[in-house]
Amino acid sequence: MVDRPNKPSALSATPGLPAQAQVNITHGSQKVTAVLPTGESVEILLYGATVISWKDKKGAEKLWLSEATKLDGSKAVRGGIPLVFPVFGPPPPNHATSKLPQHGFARTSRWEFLGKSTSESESSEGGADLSVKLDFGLSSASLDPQTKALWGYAFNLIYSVTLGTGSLTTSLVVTNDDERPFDLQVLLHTYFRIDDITAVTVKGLEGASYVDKVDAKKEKTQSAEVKFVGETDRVYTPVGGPSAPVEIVQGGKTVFSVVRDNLNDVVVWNPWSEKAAAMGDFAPKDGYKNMVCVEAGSVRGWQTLEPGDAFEGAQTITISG
Ligand SMILES: O=P(O)(O)OC[C@H]1O[C@H](O)[C@H](O)[C@@H](O)[C@@H]1O
Repeated sequence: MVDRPNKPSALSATPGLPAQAQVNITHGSQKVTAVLPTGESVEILLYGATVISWKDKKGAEKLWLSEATKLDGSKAVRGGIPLVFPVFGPPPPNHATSKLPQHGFARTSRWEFLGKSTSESESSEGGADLSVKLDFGLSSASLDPQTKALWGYAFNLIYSVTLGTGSLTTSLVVTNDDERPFDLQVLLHTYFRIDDITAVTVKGLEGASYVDKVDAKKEKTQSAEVKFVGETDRVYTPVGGPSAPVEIVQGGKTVFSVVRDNLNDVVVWNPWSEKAAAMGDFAPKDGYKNMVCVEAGSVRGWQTLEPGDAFEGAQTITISG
């Protein structure tokens, strides 16, 4: 069932569900928050439709967010899940995206909250698990004129954030409303919160080819699990395809598992000490020890979207620890 908010600051409940099984949605002028009856919560800033918090049922934060990040719409959020569209990294010269800033405009545009829908599924313990999907929209019609001047295509984006018991799904649908085809790249730039980067490995990329952005963009092949001993910035195309999980392992135990849908690439990034020191919005400065970005996307090459066509890509993150 879809419940569209008709006034800001509405605290909405889902008709038909018992009081103890309600999902609480708070829709303010700056962000939308959802809390499941089991205690899990998610917070999305309308600026960038950036997920800035995801907590498990014990209230433990799963995403890393810089203490120095701006949340006032003056700069892309440093942490959480910024959304990269329509270009990843610095745009190439002589391309339709050339005038855009690094990572495009989705993360720096104000999105509209379109509404929520809840669904129930059978839990592993036999009871009912409730999940809530929050939809956000951004289109060329609502884009600010300065951005429109940099990339003039007619488009529509629907970004859905689904909070479940022990999982978070983020999914983007891009529709080409223009009369011309356009090229796009998409990336769900997730900053995972971890205890200690030196005790973390990323599993599921073994055998994958990757571009090493800290070694002259050389093409390499991953031989074993990824370990972190310094600045890491790599674009992988995992061999098992999107449905094979990429896992963040800490002290030998899987803490997050990421399964992708229609997103062939995975960026792995940790800025380490020097790059973290150079970023004005990165704090604390040793915070790089507590974060790793494992980013599901389609960024090696371009997806060309024909007029009227849609592209959909998603990730589901499961907490395993
Ligand atoms: O500083 P930002 O524009 O947010 O980019 C942060 C990082 O995003 C990705 O992970 C890229 O692979 C990195 O090269 C980049 O440094």
